[in-house]
Amino acid sequence: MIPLFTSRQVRSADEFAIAKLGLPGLVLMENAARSIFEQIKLNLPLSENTTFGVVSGKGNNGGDGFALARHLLINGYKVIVIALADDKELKGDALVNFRALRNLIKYYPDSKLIKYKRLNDLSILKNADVIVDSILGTGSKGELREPYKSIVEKLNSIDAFKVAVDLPTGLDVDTGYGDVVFEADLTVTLSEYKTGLFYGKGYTHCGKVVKGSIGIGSEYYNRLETDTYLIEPEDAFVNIPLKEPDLHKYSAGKVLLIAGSRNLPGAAILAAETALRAGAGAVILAVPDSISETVRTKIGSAVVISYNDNGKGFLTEEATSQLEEKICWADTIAIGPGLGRDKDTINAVINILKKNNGKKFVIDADAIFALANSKQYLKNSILTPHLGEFANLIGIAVEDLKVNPIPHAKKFAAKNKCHLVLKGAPTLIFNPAGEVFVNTTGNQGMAKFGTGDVLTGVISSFLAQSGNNEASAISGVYLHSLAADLLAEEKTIYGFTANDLMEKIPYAIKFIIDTFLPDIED
Ligand SMILES: NC(=O)C1=CN([C@@H]2O[C@H](COP(=O)(O)OP(=O)(O)OC[C@H]3O[C@@H](n4cnc5c(N)ncnc54)[C@H](O)[C@@H]3O)[C@@H](O)[C@H]2O)[C@@H](O)CC1
Ligand SMILES: Nc1ncnc2c1ncn2[C@@H]1O[C@H](COP(=O)(O)OP(=O)(O)O)[C@@H](O)[C@H]1O
Ligand SMILES: [K+]
Repeated sequence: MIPLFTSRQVRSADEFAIAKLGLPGLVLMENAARSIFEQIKLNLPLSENTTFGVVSGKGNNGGDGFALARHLLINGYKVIVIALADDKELKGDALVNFRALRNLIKYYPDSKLIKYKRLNDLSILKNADVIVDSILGTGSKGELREPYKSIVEKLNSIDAFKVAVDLPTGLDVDTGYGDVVFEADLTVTLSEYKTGLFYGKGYTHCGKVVKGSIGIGSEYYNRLETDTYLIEPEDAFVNIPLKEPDLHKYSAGKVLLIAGSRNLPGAAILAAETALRAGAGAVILAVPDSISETVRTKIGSAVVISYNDNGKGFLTEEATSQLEEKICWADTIAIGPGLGRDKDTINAVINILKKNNGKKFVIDADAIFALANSKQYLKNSILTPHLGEFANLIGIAVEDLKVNPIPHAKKFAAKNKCHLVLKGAPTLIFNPAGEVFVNTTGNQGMAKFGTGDVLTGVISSFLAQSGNNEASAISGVYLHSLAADLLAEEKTIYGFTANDLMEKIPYAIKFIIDTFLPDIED
């Protein structure tokens, strides 16, 4: 896991370097500029004709930009620097670097340093191959003010490779929110990764995120407390138990799926079939009588049982007693996909959770909807809502929630003593202790009907096998996204379906085993 830090923590590291180590800020800035240049060389195909546009603000982020421009110049690149502030407004290290650049650039007649006056000044950047945003960094507060907002909008409209210094201007680096944000292809973030680069929309604004260095190493950060982590591939299989040679089907994880209704039988089938493909030994799918024959003809290896629905085609409260025996039998009960939202179904879901409080439930889709007014039975469960479902569950508008869902989600998981998998891009996993695990794998091709049902299948399968809620949520989310990434390579992000995703789960598992646990297959 890679720890993520807040902007306050990162700024405290800068202060530590200056006050405690005695490193002048100018040295840190020089280190930053050099390492940003190194990352640009590593990540972009540069030629001697590459032209850079650098737009620098009035703080130290701007200073990084001036210093970077100097390195670009002395390495033979043409550079057009737009300074949003000049020596009347600049201070300290940024001012030193502005002056050095202004003195140096006179020797490079093809390059220019321009003091920004009006929006149209940015038109000159239309000739740039690369645009560097060194407008605002960790000193940014709140929504962008003018003229910054218009400047960022204008830069976004120019077709060039975009590099953000430290973070894309306009992004709240703690929450990942921003109204107008520089759309970077590459973000060279200084020192350590910050939470907002991965939360919310942060991740889509940043492009590829790499680290730059200010030359103080990571020792200081190792002593800082954080509750937020980026999931790495090696975390995906860490706690899923190995399959011992003498394993039999009932000790390999028993999953009961309570899912499906007349109008939505497909969700149940997908989740059940996936649970088997992710390693569970026995999967039973419980559906209403009226659809059991249809489901049986479509399903592969999962066992289908049915409950009496009096011809209604959905789960009713009356039917819950018929499920008791199988609920006792199962290691994990997944409930929700395709259940529908009839009042009777809502009562049935509440009833099942109430009666079996403490059993390991994976709660998804319509079951999440059902629990909006009955959250007292969630202890020990894993909930997998997308943002809309979570907003409904906690009774706030999606528009308000998406600005910063983190505090709401943390509070929810802690209060209800459950794991919360907040699906999206990226997907965030919250545990009852207040920690957050961020998954950035996966792709837009997953925005398609049924992919969430596949996730329910993977997580419940891992939970039945391991009994470990946190590991199952983390591994399930990661492998589900990895399967989608493998599919995107084969079929593009347009061409794969939830069914393909289900089929691909074993290959994602194989990929992780081959990479991290090669002895397991022997
Ligand atoms: N302090 C240090 O030791 C180091 C800082 N570094 C760089 O310095 C950056 C932080 O520098 P600063 O603290 O000077 O801050 P910034 O350069 O991020 O910006 C601060 C300026 O932006 C203005 N501002 C803030 N919010 C705004 C908004 N919403 N709209 C318009 N203007 C806004 C403020 O009035 C202030 O003048 C880091 O991100 C990093 O790039 C690096 O050079 C490494 C060392
Ligand atoms: N743009 C995207 N990038 C990465 N993952 C995505 C994207 N859009 C959706 N997903 C993932 O796809 C799944 C969709 O789940 P869900 O909304 O429940 O779909 P459904 O209800 O149709 O099955 C989630 O795991 C989500 O994280
Ligand atoms: K920036």
